[in-house]
Amino acid sequence: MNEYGRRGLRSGSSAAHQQRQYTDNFINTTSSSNGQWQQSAGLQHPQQQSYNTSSSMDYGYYNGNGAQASRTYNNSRNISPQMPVSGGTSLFAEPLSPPARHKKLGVGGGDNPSDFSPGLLDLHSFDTELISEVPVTRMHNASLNGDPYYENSKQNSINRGLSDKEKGSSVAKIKVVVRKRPLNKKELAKNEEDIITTESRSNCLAVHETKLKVDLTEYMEKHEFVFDAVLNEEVSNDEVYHETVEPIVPIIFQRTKATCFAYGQTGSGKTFTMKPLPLKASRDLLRLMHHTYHGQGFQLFFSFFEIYGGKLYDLLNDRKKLCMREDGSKQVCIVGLQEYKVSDVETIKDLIDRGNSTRSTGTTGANEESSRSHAILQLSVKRSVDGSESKPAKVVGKLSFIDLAGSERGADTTDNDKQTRMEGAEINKSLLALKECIRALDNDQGHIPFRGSKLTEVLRDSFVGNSRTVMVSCISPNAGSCEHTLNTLRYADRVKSLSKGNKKETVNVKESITQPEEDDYDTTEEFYEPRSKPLSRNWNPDDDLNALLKEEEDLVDAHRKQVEDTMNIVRVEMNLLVEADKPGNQLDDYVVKLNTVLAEKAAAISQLQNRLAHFQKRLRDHNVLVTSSGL
Ligand SMILES: Nc1ncnc2c1ncn2[C@@H]1O[C@H](COP(=O)(O)OP(=O)(O)OP(=O)(O)O)[C@@H](O)[C@H]1O
Repeated sequence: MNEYGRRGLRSGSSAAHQQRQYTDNFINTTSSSNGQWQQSAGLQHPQQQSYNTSSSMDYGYYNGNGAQASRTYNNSRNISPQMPVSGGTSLFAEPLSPPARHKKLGVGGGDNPSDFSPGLLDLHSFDTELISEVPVTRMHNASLNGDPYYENSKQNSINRGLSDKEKGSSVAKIKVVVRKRPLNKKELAKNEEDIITTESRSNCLAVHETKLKVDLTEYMEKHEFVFDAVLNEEVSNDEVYHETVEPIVPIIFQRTKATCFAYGQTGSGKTFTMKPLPLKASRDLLRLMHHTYHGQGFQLFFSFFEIYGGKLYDLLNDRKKLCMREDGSKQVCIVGLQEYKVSDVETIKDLIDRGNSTRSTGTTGANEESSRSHAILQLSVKRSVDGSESKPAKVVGKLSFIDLAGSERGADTTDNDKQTRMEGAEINKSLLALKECIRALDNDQGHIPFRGSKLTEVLRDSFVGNSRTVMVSCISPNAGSCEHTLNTLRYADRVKSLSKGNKKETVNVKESITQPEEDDYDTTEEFYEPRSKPLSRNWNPDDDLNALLKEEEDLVDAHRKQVEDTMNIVRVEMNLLVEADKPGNQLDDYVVKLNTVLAEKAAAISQLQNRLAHFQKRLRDHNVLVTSSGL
């Protein structure tokens, strides 16, 4: 059980998804007031039914009072689901439920808003497009400056003195941050070494990998990387927020869609890193709404869903299955997703807790309660054209937080059951697709392969136009995770090198190798890309297969060479033995020496055999990946 108090139960060897429960302390706010909610995001705006709730989390009982569509939920927590309910193009036309009938809404049972028939789908009714530029009067500068909390932040000092526009443009389009977690109890108990050194001021990080030469002597290989920010194990979640999301918050009011996601090996701290960010961002968004943009008609909406096995589930609506559609202008609509209008942090905290408790988790070798799904939490700032509440609100900007499922090497999942392996293949496929999209976007390619996975399809609108992306790469410090860590850093490095500014620097990574590397191939298990090969635009399984076959050939050659060497040694030594086995000679010395040499050779051969076996697993994983991707 980790500090979040997760429930990590696993039935038998099955990795069937489980529920995660958090008991973490969030920032406390005292604000809690009656709320109103209206359904407006969908095809229908059912706005005239009054709901009176008696409990704070239960959306309670309501009085469905008629054919006119207007709902007012009096909820003690300002939770306002704004639900896309389809039903033709005429807004406000259809009642959502039989009139004058009391229904109980809420979590777990009874009727809930999502039970209403989706009806016909009219994608034009979704408010997916950003609102066109509308003038807003500002009471203060549209930033968090002046706020006592924000004044303390590092970012503030950087931004101070810049206009809003300058601030917006000063926020990098893609920012890659690396966070190293401390050694955990298990690793400390095993006396595992911390192999990562960081230099936060210069944003440098080095991985010290212990390697064995063929003669079994050890040598140290040092891999150095430079990122936009390097956060070591002492860095708090507050500092992570300052470094990642805080600079983006003000520009969400300036028609920006931003995405923050954590990437890394299972158990490396993605959830630990991502979990506090939405609440901190909500607090700042609300602060701007209530102070800087007070009276301007901005509204904040909250939604939370997951992608598991390529399918979408609403985490705030009993895991209701959702479907994704694109409208004529290629805007993404998630049909049936409940959006909650929120106006206080406490409500958001409740919603986050609720969503997290229904997330799919499982057990992996490195994390007893591993996220087996991608969880996407979205905060949308909306406003009607004239800022009044009577007109439908349209999206001004959106901040998406993605807690990606743990990236496990295929090789690590071989002992798992079919479901876990298929989950792994699906996860790897989506991570690969994500990387391909970021690459293509940065190259200004006409075609962005969003359709590569459900994850990238869903995120399409967060990556195009005026978008910002922050990737937090989480790494484990222990020697046992070295290979995973290098894979994560190489992935991050590729994303980093996408950003226009960095292209001039050509290669971001400076992997200084103290011993020649015999392996020409990047050991990124998911992708198997030869290091020297130019990065392909689109993943081609045949390329991967060819790389794998080449690797196999190299391994078999190395193995054959070792065996031949050993045979030669034996032949030579046998002659020497015959010589040594003569009166007066030191036969025992020869035997000892020969045994040592042969033992070394046997170890080298066995090491190669292990690598071959490991390789075979990877080949099988490749097949799973190809099969699951339908290529
Ligand atoms: N920076 C950190 N400081 C202290 N503890 C941490 C840190 N990062 C992670 N941990 C702890 O390590 C464990 C694993 O972290 P977490 O669940 O966030 O990993 P994950 O990358 O989300 O894993 P998965 O992908 O399998 O879901 C948790 O117990 C968490 O509390």
